[in-house]
Amino acid sequence: MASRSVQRMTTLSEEISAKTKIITDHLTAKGLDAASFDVNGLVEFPISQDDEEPYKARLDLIALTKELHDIALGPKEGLRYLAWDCVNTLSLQSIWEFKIADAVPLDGVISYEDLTAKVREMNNGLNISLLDLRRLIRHAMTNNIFIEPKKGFVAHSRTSQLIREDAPLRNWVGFMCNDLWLPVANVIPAMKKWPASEESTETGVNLAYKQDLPWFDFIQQDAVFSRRYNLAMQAHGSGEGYSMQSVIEGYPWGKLPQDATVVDMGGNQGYISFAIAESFPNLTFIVQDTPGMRTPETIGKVPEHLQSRVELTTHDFFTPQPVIAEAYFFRMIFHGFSDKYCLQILRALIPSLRKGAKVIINDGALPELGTAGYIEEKTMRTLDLFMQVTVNAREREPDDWRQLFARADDRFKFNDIWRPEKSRMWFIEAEWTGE
Ligand SMILES: C[S@@+](CC[C@H](N)C(=O)[O-])C[C@H]1O[C@@H](n2cnc3c(N)ncnc32)[C@H](O)[C@@H]1O
Repeated sequence: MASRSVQRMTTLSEEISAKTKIITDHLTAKGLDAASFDVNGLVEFPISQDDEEPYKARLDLIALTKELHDIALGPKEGLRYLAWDCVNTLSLQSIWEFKIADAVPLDGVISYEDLTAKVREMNNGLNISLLDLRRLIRHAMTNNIFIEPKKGFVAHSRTSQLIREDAPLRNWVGFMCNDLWLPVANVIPAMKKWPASEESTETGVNLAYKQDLPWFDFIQQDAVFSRRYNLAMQAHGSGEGYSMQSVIEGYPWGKLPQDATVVDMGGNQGYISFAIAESFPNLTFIVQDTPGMRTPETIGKVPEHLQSRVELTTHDFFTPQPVIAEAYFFRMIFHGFSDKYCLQILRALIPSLRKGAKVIINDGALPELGTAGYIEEKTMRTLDLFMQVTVNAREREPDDWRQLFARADDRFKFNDIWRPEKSRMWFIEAEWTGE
């Protein structure tokens, strides 16, 4: 009888075959293509979350093929490869930095000689050698970036073409592979220099760039850097799972008391409050943010029919909350701060909290270990580490959220934490039990 490890390989390969069939049957039935690296291929599968079975089959396929791939390598070879994976960033960074995707023609091929000349020209005459360029590109090809259809000639793959065409994704590449490359390498030195720090000025970014500003102040000094960051965030936040709909449908807004006021804290220009207010006409919103967000022009952008129910105001959420309301809403705020500062934010609410008032958080959360699929687990664990790199903040597991409220004040009752269907963002609700 086959051993357990051998049996696992057989099971994986059978499941991979079954999941692939679900996907290909779905695509064939609908006359659709699969994603492909072919230059004319699809950049992503035309399968939405509404196509439940093939959607789930694809997520399973990613996890199963990863497991079988890793088993095929085995722990020893796998560890060796994992440890030198950082050169993936190196070859990708070179493509971004030297604008290599722009230098390769959209159609047809280019010789390494001509490509070297073109890349030099596009980089103010920088003397990049053909050999260096070629080895960087040939390494990138092992990641499906560019192809070499005949020896000595480079052409685009769909992936390299994306770097050329898709501005948010191109900026994502630059931001991750260039701007955060040294900060990542400086996280351990930062942990040694400032042990257990919760300060946003004691990070890998501070060490790498030899400066002592918090992240946002630092990037705002450089218009190019902050534009790249903003575009990169579009590539991240525009994906499935971050929709406005999941904010509206993911929380029982209708169950708040009739005519309740919701304070949207760090609510930016109010666009989330506008959307919730449209769907829940009994609710009133006070959107608080920093004074910099409140130019007369932005205040004027409250749609006329919502002006009686949505007000844009200023308030620093680290200072005592002046507005007594039925609910305080925080979207994408807490994951940007360490516990020390999240506790300050929660405690600053207390002067205005009345019995039954809700604190509603819509934010990232780390799934309980082993409960999420591979992609979600990996994505959230990766995000968690990047929060440390840039601001010494963190993503939180359900128990971390519970403890945060318990530490803030024992009059907070933790109600629930849940991830609405099709959403990457979670809801966390607590209630004030004091008077
Ligand atoms: C990541 S954005 C989230 C915006 C919005 N809640 C959303 O979901 O799109 C963080 C927001 O917090 C605001 N903010 C940062 N520090 C603040 C503070 N001390 N008091 C109030 N708002 C603050 C920022 O201006 C920004 O609008």
